Amino acid sequence: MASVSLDIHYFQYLIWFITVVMVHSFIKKILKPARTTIPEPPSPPALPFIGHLHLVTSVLPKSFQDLARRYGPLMGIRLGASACLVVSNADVAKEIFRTQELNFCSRPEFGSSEYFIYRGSRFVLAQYGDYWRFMKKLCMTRLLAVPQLDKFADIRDQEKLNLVESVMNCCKQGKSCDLSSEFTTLTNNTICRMAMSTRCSGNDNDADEIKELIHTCLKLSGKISVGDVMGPLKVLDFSGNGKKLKAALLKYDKLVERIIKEHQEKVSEGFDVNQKMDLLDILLEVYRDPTAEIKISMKDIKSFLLDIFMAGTDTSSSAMQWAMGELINKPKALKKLREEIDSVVRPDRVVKESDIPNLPYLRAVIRETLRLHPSAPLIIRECGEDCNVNGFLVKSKTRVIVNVYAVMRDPHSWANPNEFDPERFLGSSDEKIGEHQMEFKGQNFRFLPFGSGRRGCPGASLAMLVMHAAVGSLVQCFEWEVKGGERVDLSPGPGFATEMARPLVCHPRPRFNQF
Ligand code: HEM
Repeated sequence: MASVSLDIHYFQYLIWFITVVMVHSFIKKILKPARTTIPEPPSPPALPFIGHLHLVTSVLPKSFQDLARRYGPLMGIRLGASACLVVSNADVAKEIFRTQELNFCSRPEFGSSEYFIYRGSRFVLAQYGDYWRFMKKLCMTRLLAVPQLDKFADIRDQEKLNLVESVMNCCKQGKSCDLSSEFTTLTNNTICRMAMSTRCSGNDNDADEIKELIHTCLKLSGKISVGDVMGPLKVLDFSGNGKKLKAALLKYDKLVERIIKEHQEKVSEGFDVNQKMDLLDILLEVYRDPTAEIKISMKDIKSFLLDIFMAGTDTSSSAMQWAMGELINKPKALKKLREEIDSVVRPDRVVKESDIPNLPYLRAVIRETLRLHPSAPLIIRECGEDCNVNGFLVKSKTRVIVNVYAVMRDPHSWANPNEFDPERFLGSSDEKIGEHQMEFKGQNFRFLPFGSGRRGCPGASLAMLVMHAAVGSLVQCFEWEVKGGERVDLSPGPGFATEMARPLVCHPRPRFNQF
């Protein structure tokens, strides 16, 4: 008898429990209609396992641009195991970079991060938080701020003259000139000297060794990022690239460790206050500062320097190659630029950074180059919390790629978008971007070569100084053509960056000889 009444009680309790659960989930559904009614962004039909891999070619920004024409400015793409949303016009870019900026201020971990011996210290890939904020403030107020850049104007001038001299030597020896290699040497030497005065080491080969190591790291990181499509299987490192990357990083670590030691010894011997502080001196000062908001470690310093090399060398050198390639193919633009330079700069000296404000056509050429050939065409961010972008649901932790290559070739924003036409940036044009630095730092969402907002590129001013002076000098000092007067092959190469598919090998002839 007792057991029957227990069963009845148990049964009543069960019904009561199920009713409560159902009512609760019903109320929850009613109270949260918005969350489930927002659609997810459109996406091309996917195949099992490979997702949309069959729809893309090796030139990713171009493939994404083609797909966006059919699936819209915010679309979902899955390459194997790697899923993301791709943004392809100025309006949606503005949502990500300005309207909902704080929700898209972090970057996801991707590609090669597990092989990075400085994992956890990487500034470029840091989550939006105290460490990133502290380092970014340091970049903007000291390391890459205008007064610090001004202190190194002489070094940049010397390195630019070394470039002109090296091209002149090619002419004298009747050799062809590989501009991709010349520009890489220029940017590496410039950044090496500004970052850690290789002169301090007393060893002239340091800059060369760093150049090689950075080249290896960039190449391997690119290959490993493509391996993201393998998902968790990528840890098996079938290609062995992970191991090679780690080895290159360990070599870099050893080299920088020595340079840091030399900088520290310089301080203990009494730092001459009249001597210029390089970036490493400033970082070590912050490291020693007991009152600093954040205590940075040696690992943070090494990692930051690596980030500066990786983010700042190939980007600028690739843009300069594109500029020269476009100019060689457009003799009218080349002639106009040379005439402008000849009218402003006397032939007994080479273009200097201080000439840039007087050379509007040179500025237009560099802007037009960055519009057509952005060195970082796919900007990666991560969504913080679920949100609504352009009427679509974007879930927390989603990787968002802003395809600035597509944004800056969008026919709704630009007339003849695929044409190299520097005139569009001159005074009377409707398409002109304002002269204020903020414009090229991404306050105009049609023109985003350096990204935008808090997370935008902190090296933009430095890159612009180096690129204007170098391209201006080469146009001033030499006649340019490629073998047999052919056109330069302007096809983009594979991968995430849009470098030239083939190195730019030219046959320059001197216009006059300063050397
Ligand atoms: C033509 C040359 C360059 C281009 C086109 C370029 C472009 C970019 C872009 C698009 C981003 C991502 C911005 C975003 O997420 O909104 C970026 C980030 C960055 N760039 Fe550059 N960059 C160039 C040169 C440089 C130079 C010379 C340096 C330093 C010496 C540098 C250092 C960095 C760093 C540290 C970041 C990461 C910023 C962060 O995550 O907060 N870049 N760059």
